[in-house]
Parts: sequence; C-alpha cells; structure tokens
Amino acid sequence: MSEDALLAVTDLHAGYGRLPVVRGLSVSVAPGEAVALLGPNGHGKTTALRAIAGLGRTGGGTVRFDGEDITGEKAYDIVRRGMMHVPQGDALFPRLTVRENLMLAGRLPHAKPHRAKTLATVQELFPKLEQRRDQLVGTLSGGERQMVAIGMGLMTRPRLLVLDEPTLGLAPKVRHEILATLREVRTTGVSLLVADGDVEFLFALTDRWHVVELGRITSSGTADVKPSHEEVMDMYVGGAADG
Ligand SMILES: Nc1ncnc2c1ncn2[C@@H]1O[C@H](COP(=O)(O)OP(=O)(O)OP(=O)(O)O)[C@@H](O)[C@H]1O
Repeated sequence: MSEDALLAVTDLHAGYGRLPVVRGLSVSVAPGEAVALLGPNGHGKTTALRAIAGLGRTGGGTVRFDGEDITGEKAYDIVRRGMMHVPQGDALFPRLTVRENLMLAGRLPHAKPHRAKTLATVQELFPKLEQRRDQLVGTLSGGERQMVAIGMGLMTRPRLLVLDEPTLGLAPKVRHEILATLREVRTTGVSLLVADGDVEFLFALTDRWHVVELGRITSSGTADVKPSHEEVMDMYVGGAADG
C-alpha cells in the first residue's frame, strides 16, 4: 500500500454483535483518485464504508487518513480531518429548505469560515439546487435529494468523499446527471471512495475498482481493464452471492 495514500485501510474487520461482515478488507485511495467498491448485495460494502468513516465499530485492522492512524475515531473528528461519508438513502432534514440543509452542513468549525465560498462552488456544481434553494427537501425528487446529500458532503470541505450507493433508486437520466456532477467534483481535487450497484456508473467515474465478496476484496482492476459483462453477472449472481 502506497506510503502517500490519502486513505489506507488494512485488514479491516467489522460486523454487528457477533456477526462478522467485513473480514479482512484492504483498500487505498491516493490523493485525487476515485476508487470503486462493487459486488453482490449484502457482502459488506456499506458496513465497510461506515466503519472507515467512524460510523460503525471496527473489530480489527487499521484505517489511516493522510498518514495518521484514525482507527476507532468518531465520525465527527474524521469529518474535521477531511473525510465525509454520504450515506445510502436519505439523511437530510426534510422540513428544512435546500439552502438550510447546505448551510447546516457547512457549520462545522473547520468549514464555517469558508462557508460562503464553498456554497458558491456547490451552487456552480448543482445549478438545479440553486433553482430550488427555498424548496423543502422533503418535497424534492430522489435525484434532487441525492444532489443535496452530495452538496452537504461538499459543504464540509472534504478531501475524500465516501459515497454509499449514490444512484440507488434513480432513473438512468438522473444517474447520468449525478455521474457528470461527481466527475466535476473530481476536477476540484476531491478524492472518492464509492460503492454502487450500477457498475457502468462506477467504471465511468472511477480509476480503480474492487469487488467485495464475503467482506473482503476478491478481485481488482483499473478503469481501462473492466470485467466483461459475463464476469459482472457472475459476481452478482454467481457462487459467492449465496454467502
Ligand atoms: N444494523 C445491522 N444489524 C445487523 N446486521 C446488519 C446490519 N446492517 C447490515 N447488516 C447485515 O450485514 C450484511 C452486510 O450488509 P451491508 O449493507 O454492509 O452490505 P452491502 O454489500 O453494502 O449490501 P447493499 O449493496 O445491499 O447495501 C448483510 O447480511 C446485512 O443484513
């Protein structure tokens, strides 16, 4: 694993009570890089991303961020270091407006002094959100809510965004919009670690991919060496999917 990785996860273990879910997962993300986790449902991608970001307990292994051991640190402290987790599904404030949600995310002490400037960047990235700035988040479409979630992530001024299923439940056209925006986010220097069920989306967005099966990485490649359609099908419906 590279010495100067922004994120270096080694032999991570995590689970629920006595149920082991993540079983020796290692992954790294270099500065400016985007890395994908793919594979069948229920094999530990969400659990791994949460443990890396300090949202779930780790049962072994190490997580290093920007050269420092952050294993076991709380999510709040990890966000201040520059790693922000954008969860699967809704974790927004539905009764607040788009603008209020964004401003709330930008209130963290390290982000607050730059809040106006960061908001301007987020507005540029998501012109649609600017049009809907005064709309209650609870009344937005699924794609718009996902944009707010990513926008809120960016308001914390991350160096690494950890995205869990950003295209979940979205129509193909909206997935394309999310893809275009995340590519734009990459040009600002933000690194990505992203899990998603849409492999084409992942291959179009990231530099490297890893397949997670039974809580560990079973195959890896770069964006220019994608698995074939048959190999992808095999990953999702093949033997390991039975657990
Ligand atoms: N809070 C929980 N308590 C107990 N078991 C859980 C909990 N959350 C997840 N699990 C179990 O852990 C396993 C891995 O789930 P996880 O969500 O990490 O997988 P995943 O690869 O991200 O799948 P998906 O793509 O469907 O989100 C599953 O068997 C799931 O039922």
